[in-house]
Amino acid sequence: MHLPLAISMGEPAGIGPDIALMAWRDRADHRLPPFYVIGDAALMEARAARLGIGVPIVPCLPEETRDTFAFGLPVLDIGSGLDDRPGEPTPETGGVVIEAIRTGVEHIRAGRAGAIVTAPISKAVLAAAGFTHPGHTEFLGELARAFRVGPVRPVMMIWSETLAVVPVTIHIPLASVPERLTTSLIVETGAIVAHDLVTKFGIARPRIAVCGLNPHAGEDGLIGREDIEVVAPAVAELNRIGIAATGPHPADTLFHPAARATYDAVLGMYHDQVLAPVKTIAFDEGVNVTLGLPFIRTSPDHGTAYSLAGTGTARPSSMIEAIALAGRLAARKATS
Ligand SMILES: NC(=O)C1=CN([C@@H]2O[C@H](COP(=O)(O)OP(=O)(O)OC[C@H]3O[C@@H](n4cnc5c(N)ncnc54)[C@H](O)[C@@H]3O)[C@@H](O)[C@H]2O)C=CC1
Ligand SMILES: NCC(=O)COP(=O)(O)O
Repeated sequence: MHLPLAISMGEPAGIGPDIALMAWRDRADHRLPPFYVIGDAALMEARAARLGIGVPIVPCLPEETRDTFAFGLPVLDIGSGLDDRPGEPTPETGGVVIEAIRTGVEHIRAGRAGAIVTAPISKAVLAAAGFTHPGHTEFLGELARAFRVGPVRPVMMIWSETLAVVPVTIHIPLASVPERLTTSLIVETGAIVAHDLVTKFGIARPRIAVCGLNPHAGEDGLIGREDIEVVAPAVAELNRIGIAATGPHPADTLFHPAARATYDAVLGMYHDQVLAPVKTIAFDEGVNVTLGLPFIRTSPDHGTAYSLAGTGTARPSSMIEAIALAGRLAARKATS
């Protein structure tokens, strides 16, 4: 019997509560595995009432999820009765947002949850509340230390059936990218991607396409030297250690359908180089998966969408895909 999935509530003023409620409402259509929300039960109840979607909130422990899931959305209440203020974020709710993530990971470590699915947080709001990590990805890397598996390097992948992408550098200013991009960073990232595509996704010999940094992958050094001096040696090293990597490829021609048929994942040199294509091709079904962790974490590929919170117009499809993928990956992990 598989363990339930933990969903961290995310930013209370965003659409996280909405899409968690909608995912429970649509659970049978998508055959979703049992899940529970970690967050503020009063806020979840108020948001359900605001949306008028008749989702009963059932405060319970992870162990009670399986029995209650058919009748209502199980919620582990760690809140203090937050007011429901969609679209009005405040750093005052930062504590419960962070604690929900921490609790979900602790439940996995303790064998009470099978995986964590995180609803969107606001980086700026959490930073104002004193959170020192750029996002979930890095925070989860820190929380993974409790699993005592040695050094952990979390890697962000946005996955969909049609395209999977990995940014080598993530939430840093574009101006810092060239100095932060090193051959060893690209090799380390590519090796984690290859490893997890085998172990977590069951792809026997993953093919990784590596983007260049500059237009036309530098055009033989005419438009920047990084592709020759930093990226090409990384591709060579990945090949040397047995990974089927190609590149550096010009990023502008790497995402059309014929090109997509030649690889299993793209390694991009910076955030928007690869997140813009995947969110164009698969915004509604894209899933953010953190690779390199000793546990499974997925998330919708979008953010807090404040203007949609509490209106009923947020689409739950990416959250539904994130829950479904977490269930599949956790089931594979449990049987491997
Ligand atoms: N995993 C996470 O926790 C993520 C958090 N964020 C955070 O979200 C906040 C807002 O970021 P934005 O760049 O505005 O991105 P966003 O994804 O929240 O919104 C971008 C656009 O997509 C629309 N949209 C997003 N999700 C939707 C859904 N489920 N259904 C229908 N339309 C949807 C929004 O209305 C907006 O027009 C930022 O504070 C950012 O830090 C952003 C991405 C991921
Ligand atoms: N742009 C993707 C994003 O912001 C997700 O970051 P994380 O919170 O999953 O690290």
